[in-house]
This record gives sequence, structure tokens and C-alpha cells, in this order.
Amino acid sequence: MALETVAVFGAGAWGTALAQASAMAGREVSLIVRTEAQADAINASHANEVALPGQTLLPAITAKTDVSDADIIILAVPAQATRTLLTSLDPHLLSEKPVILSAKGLEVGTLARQSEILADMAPRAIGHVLSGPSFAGDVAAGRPTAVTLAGDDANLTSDLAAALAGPSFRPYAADDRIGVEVAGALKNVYALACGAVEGARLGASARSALIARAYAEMARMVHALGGSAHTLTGLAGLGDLTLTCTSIQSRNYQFGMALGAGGRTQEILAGGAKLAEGVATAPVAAALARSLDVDAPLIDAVDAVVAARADIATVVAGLMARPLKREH
Ligand SMILES: NC(=O)C1=CN([C@@H]2O[C@H](COP(=O)(O)OP(=O)(O)OC[C@H]3O[C@@H](n4cnc5c(N)ncnc54)[C@H](O)[C@@H]3O)[C@@H](O)[C@H]2O)C=CC1
Ligand SMILES: O=C(CO)COP(=O)(O)O
Repeated sequence: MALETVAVFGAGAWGTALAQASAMAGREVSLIVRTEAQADAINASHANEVALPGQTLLPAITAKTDVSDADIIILAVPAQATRTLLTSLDPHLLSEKPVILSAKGLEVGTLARQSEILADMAPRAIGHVLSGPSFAGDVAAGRPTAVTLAGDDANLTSDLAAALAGPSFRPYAADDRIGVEVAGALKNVYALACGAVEGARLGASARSALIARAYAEMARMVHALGGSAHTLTGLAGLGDLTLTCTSIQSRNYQFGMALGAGGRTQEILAGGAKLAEGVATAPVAAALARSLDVDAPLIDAVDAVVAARADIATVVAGLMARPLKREH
């Protein structure tokens, strides 16, 4: 299968960074934007000043409002927008093509993972998921980054990883789409919690305890959903959980800090917060845990704080008062 041309849908920070990574790997890239004015601005300046200010884009990237064909399709809109985007695309564009899903979230209403949405909307597409510790700014600037790329066909997934690999971007091929997607979605929920710990000044010890217990909870969720807990030892699990749960660069962590400092979700959103996928995913993850009968006290705690049903002090006291148990 030819893997020369790439179309990236979603010209936010991540779509632009993945376009840049693809161009660094030697691919010809179409970055699909929503308006001609956006396309003109990006093509004239070789930059996407709205999404990734100050970052020069490689000449192999052309911004367009549409594309009729590409060997590799990358979807990089927010998780809640993936279904709407797929509704607007010509099914022929995706048919028998590798489609890489890069959003990290679970769909409100359906509880669906991104690849379940794709299977629903474009059953003939060959779904892959990409996740791991990778801030858009780092990837676009060519700082060393490694991610997991998971798909069902081992040969195709390896070929895709090779087609996207460059001197500073290293995709590791894998086969556990469920584990990779669940880890990517849940780490945003835990990043809200870790940011809240920081915002509420609960200390570095509390944050590390939270990361370790989040890892255990995530393993229960992945197992219950049919993924492999082993995936969590890799980039999409441990890698992204530690990055997002310890870095103020993370938008989820920043949102959590605002919650920890006493802010309420609606006020923080009204104040112009950047996209924090964990806010939409927290109630979905809580509902999923309940439906699977998985014990998920941390997800429940984040859900309660995000929905303003409880404040930080109350949920922390509740977590600390849970019956003592053996660690494993
Ligand atoms: N920014 C980052 O460092 C990383 C982000 N991600 C994930 O990538 C996804 C997107 O995040 P960002 O690009 O950072 O967000 P962003 O807020 O920078 O950009 C989102 C973009 O999607 C566009 N969009 C929304 N709905 C659309 C639709 N229906 N059709 C076409 N375009 C649409 C918006 O106009 C905007 O340009 C999220 O799920 C995020 O978790 C994953 C790894 C790293
Ligand atoms: O997923 C990311 C890094 O791997 C980006 O995290 P934020 O969306 O929290 O900024």
C-alpha cells in the first residue's frame, strides 16, 4: 500500500504538529482547515499562528479546505468533534485507507472510544490509534518524542510507523487499540486530579500517590474493556500519565489547578480555558466504570469535582477515609 501522502483533519495544535511530523518524515501533507481564509493565512506565512504561534511549518505542508485523496488520513479534532467531522467526509476518502485517530477522549452520550466512532461512521476505514507523551509544541519544534501507534494489522502498522517516523518523532507499533485509547482518554482525567492537587497545595507526595493509584485504576479499566494492562507499561500508559500528571504545560493539568484553587468548571470554561479533554471524559469514564462494575474512586472524585457536586477538600477526605486494603 502506498503511504506517501497524508491528510490531517483538524488544524489545531495537535493536527498542525502531526502535519509537521509527517512532513519531517518526508511525506507530502495536506492540512485540512475549515475556511479559505485560514488556508491562505497558513500557506502565506508557513505557520499556523492561531494554533502553534511562532512555529515555522515545512514547505511540504499545504493548508486546504478539502482533499479528494490521501494515502494516510489523520484525524486530530477534539474527541467530541470526531463524529461530526466523520459525518462531513466523503466515505470514499476513508475506504480501505489507514485512518489514524489521535484525539484522547471518550464520547459523551455513547461512551465510545474514538475507534468505535470510526467503526460506526466509516466501517471500511482501517482504524489506528496514536497516543503517548507528546506535547504539540515539542513535536512541531522537532524535540525528541516517542509515541505508540496501534492497529490490527501488524505489517501495516509497522509500515505506517515507518512512514511517519523522523529524526525526532519515533512511533512504536503496537496491536492493543483498546488499551492505547483508554489510557489516552483516562490520563486526561487523572491530569485534572493532579493539577487540582497542585492548585489546592496538597503537596508532591500526594501527587505521586495519586499517579500510582491512577495507574492501578487505569489497569482495572483497561482490563475490563478488553485491552491489555501490559500496554500501560508503555508510552501511551506510563509515558503519557507521567507527562500530563506532572507538567504545567498540560492543559488538563492547568484546568485541574484552577479547580484545585477553588474555581468551578463553568467559570473556568467561561474564562476562556484551552481545550481540556478530561472535563468531557470524566463523567463518561465514571459511567463506563459503573457499567463495568469497576472500582474507580479517582475517576468518581474528578467527576464529582468537575460537575461541582463536591469540593476538593470533601473528595480528598473521602478518598483518605476509604477502608484500608492490600496494595495488589
Ligand atoms: N495539543 C497537544 O499537545 C496534544 C493534543 N492531543 C489531542 O488532540 C486532540 C485535539 O487537540 P488540539 O489540537 O490540541 O486542540 P485545539 O483546541 O488546539 O484544536 C482543535 C481544532 O479542532 C478544530 N475542530 C473542532 N471541531 C472540528 C470539526 N468538526 N471539523 C474540523 N475541525 C474541527 C478546531 O477548529 C481547532 O482548530 C485532543 O483530543 C487532544 O487531547 C493529543 C496529543 C497532544
Ligand atoms: O496529550 C497531551 C500530551 O501527551 C497533551 O495534554 P493536554 O491536552 O493536557 O495539554
